[in-house]
Amino acid sequence: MYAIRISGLVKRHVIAGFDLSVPPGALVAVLGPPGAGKSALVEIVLGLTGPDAGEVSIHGRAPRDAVRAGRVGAMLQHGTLLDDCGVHETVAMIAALHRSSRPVTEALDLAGVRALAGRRCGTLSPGERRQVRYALALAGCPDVVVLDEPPAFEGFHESLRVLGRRGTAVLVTARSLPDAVFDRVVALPAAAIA
Ligand SMILES: Nc1ncnc2c1ncn2[C@@H]1O[C@H](COP(=O)(O)OP(=O)(O)OP(=O)(O)O)[C@@H](O)[C@H]1O
Repeated sequence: MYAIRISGLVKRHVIAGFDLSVPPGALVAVLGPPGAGKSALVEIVLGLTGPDAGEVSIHGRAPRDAVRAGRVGAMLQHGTLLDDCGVHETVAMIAALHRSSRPVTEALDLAGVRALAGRRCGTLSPGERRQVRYALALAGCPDVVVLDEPPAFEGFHESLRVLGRRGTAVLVTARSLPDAVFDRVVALPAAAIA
């Protein structure tokens, strides 16, 4: 069974028909220019909005059900952290909301923020905040990870390889990316009228 399966996806004025099957453990990048619908695609994959046509499933389930079951970790393009919370505390808090979770230190290591564990989120740079949000996406030990615009840090590709080796499927959207780490790189064409 595919980790993520998208077939005949249409979002009017944004996505004019898109198919993608991501097996467990696969690392897949979806690239497209600004406005191509990458964030719209991510929102549909996460069940935050519905498509106008087509189907999306995560391990055979409706996206919303898979998300509710804690099987999906996501980093949206925009997100916020509680400025007064510490980094470790923030990741621990999110991990505690999941039925099964990854050790906090492992999530911090994968996201390259172990050294920031004792800092208050309010003191972090924008790039560091993105890395902490990446740690939050991994905190629940999901078997599908969706990243809308990945964080930029040295260990990012290695963290993807670790996830892939453990059977986690990763879908990353971006305007451009070095493709060496990905099993597949797929283009999302500039927005077409659907
Ligand atoms: N709330 C909204 N109302 C109307 N149109 C919207 C809304 N949100 C997004 N759009 C439009 O949908 C299209 C796709 O937007 P989306 O944010 O998915 O693109 P993107 O590929 O993620 O772009 P970027 O690389 O700039 O983040 C764009 O034409 C955008 O203007």
